[in-house]
Amino acid sequence: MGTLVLLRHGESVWNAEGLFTGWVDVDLSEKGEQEARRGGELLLGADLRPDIVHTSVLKRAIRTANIALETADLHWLPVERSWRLNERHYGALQGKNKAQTRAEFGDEQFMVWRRSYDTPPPPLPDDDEYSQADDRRYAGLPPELLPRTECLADVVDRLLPYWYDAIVPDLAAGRTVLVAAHGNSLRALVKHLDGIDDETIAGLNIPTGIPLVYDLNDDFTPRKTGGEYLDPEAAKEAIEAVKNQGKK
Ligand SMILES: O=C(O)[C@@H](CO)OP(=O)(O)O
Repeated sequence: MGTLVLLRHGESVWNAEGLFTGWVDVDLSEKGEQEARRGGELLLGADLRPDIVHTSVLKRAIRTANIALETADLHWLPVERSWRLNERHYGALQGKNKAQTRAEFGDEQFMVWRRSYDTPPPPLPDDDEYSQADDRRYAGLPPELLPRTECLADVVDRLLPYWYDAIVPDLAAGRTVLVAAHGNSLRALVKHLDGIDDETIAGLNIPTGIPLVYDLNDDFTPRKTGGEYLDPEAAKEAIEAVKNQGKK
């Protein structure tokens, strides 16, 4: 029931520099803005008009949604935002260079931190320059919910309440729902939708700025496993690039 459109934000400044980002509120690069416009064009070209938008509270996702919707002449859509759609908190890796981290700790540890399902990186101290402990946007959260690091399993746990309580009701009303979020929060959602197991999810990567469309059955399972990218060729290439991040 309903159609779900997943959109990872366009390239951010730190994506371009090869840095772990997580909850750090980094803006889009110029290329990222272009990708967001292209995302809007792809929606238009496919005649896909979302009725409502859900975003994280990070500006790279918010701006991607704004730019895509502006391109599709849909500025006026209602929007809901939640920290539950945020990128995975990358703990002590936030702000670190991916290639340097790989060289320092080795391929195996790098991949465990980056893609294992249940091993988080070490926590980020509250006095670190890239900590969100004092960020006003999370001031209303019960302190125990504010992460200092997360693995993908933690993201699934904090994302699913939002899926069931905020997104599913929109889908149940027959709406086309756009979710603008992040590589790892969308991996968590896709894992849930497609029933991907804890090992296989390590190999799944989401490209920036290319809408991924799921038509859903009445029980909110996908009609087609994996959904459909609106530009499958570009998605293939971009997925490879995400996979290879951290290689020199
Ligand atoms: O740095 C991050 O926050 C994420 C997404 O950009 O990176 P990765 O793909 O390495 O999990």
